[in-house]
Amino acid sequence: MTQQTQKRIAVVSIFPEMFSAISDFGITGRAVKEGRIAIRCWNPREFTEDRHRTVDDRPYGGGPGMVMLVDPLRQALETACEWAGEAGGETRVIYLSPQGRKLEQAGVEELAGVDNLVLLAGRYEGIDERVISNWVDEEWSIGDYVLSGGELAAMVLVDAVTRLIPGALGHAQSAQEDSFAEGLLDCPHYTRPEVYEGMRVPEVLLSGNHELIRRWRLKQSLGRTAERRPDLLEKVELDAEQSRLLAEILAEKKQ
Ligand SMILES: c1cc(-c2cnc[nH]2)ccn1
Repeated sequence: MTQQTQKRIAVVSIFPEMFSAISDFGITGRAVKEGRIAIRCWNPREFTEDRHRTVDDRPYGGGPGMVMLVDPLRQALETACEWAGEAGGETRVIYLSPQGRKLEQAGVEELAGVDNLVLLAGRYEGIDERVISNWVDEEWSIGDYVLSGGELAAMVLVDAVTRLIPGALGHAQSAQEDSFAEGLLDCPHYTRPEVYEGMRVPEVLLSGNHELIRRWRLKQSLGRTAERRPDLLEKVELDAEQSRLLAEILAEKKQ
């Protein structure tokens, strides 16, 4: 495989073992194996000097929970940046937090264009603000809910970005076909058997007529998006065919 450049993804987390979920399985696991991405973790505990390997402490001003200490995080980030930057190109340090910019497909495309990423996953109540103001470039959120840490959010980001790397999806499917790439929800999918407890697969999908199938799938995506996520539809500029198909399916749903 000719490889333009390998995207280096460094992770800073006190639970590095979690990241085997993306490095050892699926599309991301294959991308690692094929050398399209490299994932390497640094644990802030490795940068502590006390015998308890302390990475957190009580918050100034009082309040519940603990806050992650600045120095172990700073050292881990600097080491991670050094590795990530060895490959050359731009390296961007990202902190995953509910206070970040909402990650949507457009943002995934932006991050896919960055040569190397350093992902900081916090735990506890959060991290000392001085880490963010001095060593973080961007904060990103995967949604408006509080997780137990940034690790799962970091893995979501890596998965979505990796799918956009040329060749990562293999021959099966191009990212372009992903309905979200067109700003629409996905169409229904079926596989064997043709009939299951009396429930039939839509005839068009058995017709072998690829143009009819393409049109049916687009119509279904448009209808679903209108029904379930009208907010998405407002962001999409429909072409003549899409507008016609949407009108058709909305009329059919009214019958
Ligand atoms: C990114 C990170 C988080 C999060 C990190 N730590 C607690 N929640 C939530 C949503 N998106």
